[in-house]
Amino acid sequence: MPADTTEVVCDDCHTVFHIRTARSYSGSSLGGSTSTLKTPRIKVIGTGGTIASKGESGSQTAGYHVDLTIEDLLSSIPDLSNVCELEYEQILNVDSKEFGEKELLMLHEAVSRSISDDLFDGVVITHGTDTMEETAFLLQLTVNTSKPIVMAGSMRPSTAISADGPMNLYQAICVACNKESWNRGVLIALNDQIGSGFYITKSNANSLDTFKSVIQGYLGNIVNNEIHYFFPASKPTGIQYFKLAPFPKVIVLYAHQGFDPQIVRLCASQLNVQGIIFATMGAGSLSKETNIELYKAWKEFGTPIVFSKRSMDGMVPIANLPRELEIEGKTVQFEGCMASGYLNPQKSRILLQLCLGASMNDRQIADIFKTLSFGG
Ligand SMILES: NC(=O)C[C@H](N)C(=O)O
Repeated sequence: MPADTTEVVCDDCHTVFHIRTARSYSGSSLGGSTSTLKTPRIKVIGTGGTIASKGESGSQTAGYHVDLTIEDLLSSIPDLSNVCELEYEQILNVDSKEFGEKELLMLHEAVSRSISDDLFDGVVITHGTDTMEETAFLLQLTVNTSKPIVMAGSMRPSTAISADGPMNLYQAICVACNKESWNRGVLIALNDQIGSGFYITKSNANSLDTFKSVIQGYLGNIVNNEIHYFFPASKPTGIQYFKLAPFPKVIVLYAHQGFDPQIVRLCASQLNVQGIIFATMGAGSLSKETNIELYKAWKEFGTPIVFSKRSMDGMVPIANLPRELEIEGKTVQFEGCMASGYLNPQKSRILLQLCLGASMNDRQIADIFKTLSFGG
């Protein structure tokens, strides 16, 4: 362990943290004349991902492995010491496909601790891009702060020709230092763009320009050390905060032609599923048989069903929910179904988990989805 690093064991989760006091990085001025805070202190939390990965050759852009620490990553960017003071902490070093409840709780604890500490003006999290939007969405709904929380990742490993990681990390730190980034919620800074972690999604499995929120748009852009926001600071419409509770089991089912409706029964009756998100066709379309099985799962097992969508863009309106169904000549009311609005299946899953974790009933869950996922 380096001499200037302290080992701290968390009283609550017994995780061992290695905290190193501010290392100096110098760099050019950021964000124009009035937009930087006076020497902001930024906490950088490392979790892994492609940004922390190495391949065998410069041309390799697949099949690489996580192999760099957050300290290695920080040493690959320009010195920022005239701009900010940095502290860093490595809480995990994994591909983001490995993120589950345990990892999210660790990260949540580290972010909450850093953000509530007056020492820090912002937090940067390095994270794999595959599930970055899920982590960003969870943090958005569970960490109530005006300070910037900025997520950084990359699409190419550190060993690739034109690796994008160092610039993305550098820009994310610049964003976290910028006073215009306050009160905007969790941000994803990647490939010169700043997006809302609440809305943005990974749109391309390979390309550097992957994070998109086509309908809601980007919040800002970064060019030559200048950070430009297109709108005044605001958080997503209807935002509210949840306490983190143990995550109930909520699954995502993906609709397609010939979908076997028995899968729904299997999930509700045998797998102890507490909620189902459906990636429906179009804006809420499922076959009649599938809707009937969903109704039965709700009626028999109390499983709430959220209708989301396969399409990256657009939304599921409430009007498309199968509120009334004909089953064996009788009309039944299906109150346990909700529309995901603009939320994609993976974000809808997190929202339903938070609602169920707060012991909400169907009506309360439907209200939360209506308030949070329809943009007002
Ligand atoms: N670009 C990336 O970071 C992908 C990687 N598989 C991850 O999510 O950890």
